[in-house]
Amino acid sequence: MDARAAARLRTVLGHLGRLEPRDVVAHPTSGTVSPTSFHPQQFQFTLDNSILSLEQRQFYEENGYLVIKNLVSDEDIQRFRDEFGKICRKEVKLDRLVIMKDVSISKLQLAPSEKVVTKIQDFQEDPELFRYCTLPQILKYVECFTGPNIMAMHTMLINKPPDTGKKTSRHPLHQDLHYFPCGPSNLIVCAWTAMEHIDRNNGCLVVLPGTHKGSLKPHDYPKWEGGVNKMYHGIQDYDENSARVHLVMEKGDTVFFHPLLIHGSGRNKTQGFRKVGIPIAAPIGKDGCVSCSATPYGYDGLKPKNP
Ligand SMILES: CCCCCCCCCCCCCC(=O)SCCNC(=O)CCNC(=O)[C@H](O)C(C)(C)COP(=O)(O)OP(=O)(O)OC[C@H]1O[C@@H](n2cnc3c(N)ncnc32)[C@H](O)[C@@H]1OP(=O)(O)O
Ligand SMILES: Nc1ncnc2c1ncn2[C@@H]1O[C@H](COP(=O)(O)OP(=O)(O)OP(=O)(O)O)[C@@H](O)[C@H]1O
Ligand SMILES: O=C(O)CCC(=O)C(=O)O
Ligand SMILES: [Fe+2]
Ligand SMILES: [Mg+2]
Repeated sequence: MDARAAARLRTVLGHLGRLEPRDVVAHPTSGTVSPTSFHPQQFQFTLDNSILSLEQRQFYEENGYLVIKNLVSDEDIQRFRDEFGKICRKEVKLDRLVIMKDVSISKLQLAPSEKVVTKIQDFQEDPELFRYCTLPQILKYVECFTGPNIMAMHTMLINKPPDTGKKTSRHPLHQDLHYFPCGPSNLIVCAWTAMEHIDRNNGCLVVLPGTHKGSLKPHDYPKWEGGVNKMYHGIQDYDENSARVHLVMEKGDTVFFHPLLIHGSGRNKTQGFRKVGIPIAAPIGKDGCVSCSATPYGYDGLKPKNP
């Protein structure tokens, strides 16, 4: 990311009800210990503050993810659904939004509706959807990983369609860091909020616990017969025997996970469109994401809402 983009990004969350830095201290590797929560262990993947319990911190350190129940209200989720519907029907148009279709559904040439949009990306210019990235209860947890100067590096709303039989609704196992060569990786976190009940039937998030402690693996398109969606790369040398955990979540539950955690999602075997909202967050400033000089598909950051 160039200096101009970084400067623009810096302004963004300054306007957006950023959390008070009172409980947050320096990155734990600096050796600083928070007066509010002294834990004798050396933590590598979480920062010292009083938000996470010791048990929650230990869980994230060990597994690379943490589910927080009931974090986003039904009312907010309904508003995001309504706005998503308007975007799909082209009642709302955004210049920089990326609209993605499922490769097997795109061939059907259907009229614009929620049935043809698998995912939108880069919704930061839509004030209604961007509200999601600014919800205080989301930022509160994000801050446990990024520290107080938070930026949204990427935003998505996924509308996983019913599988057409070709298994193209799957998302291969991957690491998000493959898509953004930024760092330090331990200060980046992805938030994934279930916008309805999600389990293995409609293709829940699948994680390989503990893999955040490993390195970035080579990714490529999986050799799947029914087709693979553009940019849906997967890890090639994946060990089929490693334990997969299927995260069953209720509407409003949010899982926070590390960008090296290996994850994906299975087929949607229901007739519903499984919806989740995702921002990927990172810190800004000299300790943050400044190593990234180029991004994989031309993403150059958020625009300040109140310049
Ligand atoms: C600081 C860092 C920031 C960055 C952070 C990043 C974090 C990332 C985190 C993790 C990220 C996770 C990983 C990620 O998610 S990465 C995903 C990134 N997303 C993209 O790259 C989406 C870009 N989208 C597009 O390019 C278009 O929407 C495409 C080209 C896909 C469709 O174009 P359009 O809308 O105009 O469609 P059309 O109906 O006119 O069809 C045109 C042709 O395209 C075929 N087609 C249609 N759909 C697909 C498909 N899905 N897969 C393959 N092909 C497809 C279609 O059959 C037809 O082919 P043909 O019949 O002519 O042969
Ligand atoms: N043996 C495997 N090798 C490579 N990738 C796998 C393997 N098993 C699962 N995956 C990946 O993990 C994702 C989730 O797997 P999961 O088994 O939950 O989904 P599914 O096979 O579509 O559904 P189900 O097993 O519930 O019928 C899949 O979409 C696929 O990308
Ligand atoms: O919700 C899903 O299917 C997983 C999406 C995902 O991991 C991603 O887009 O990077
Ligand atoms: Fe991902
Ligand atoms: Mg399976």
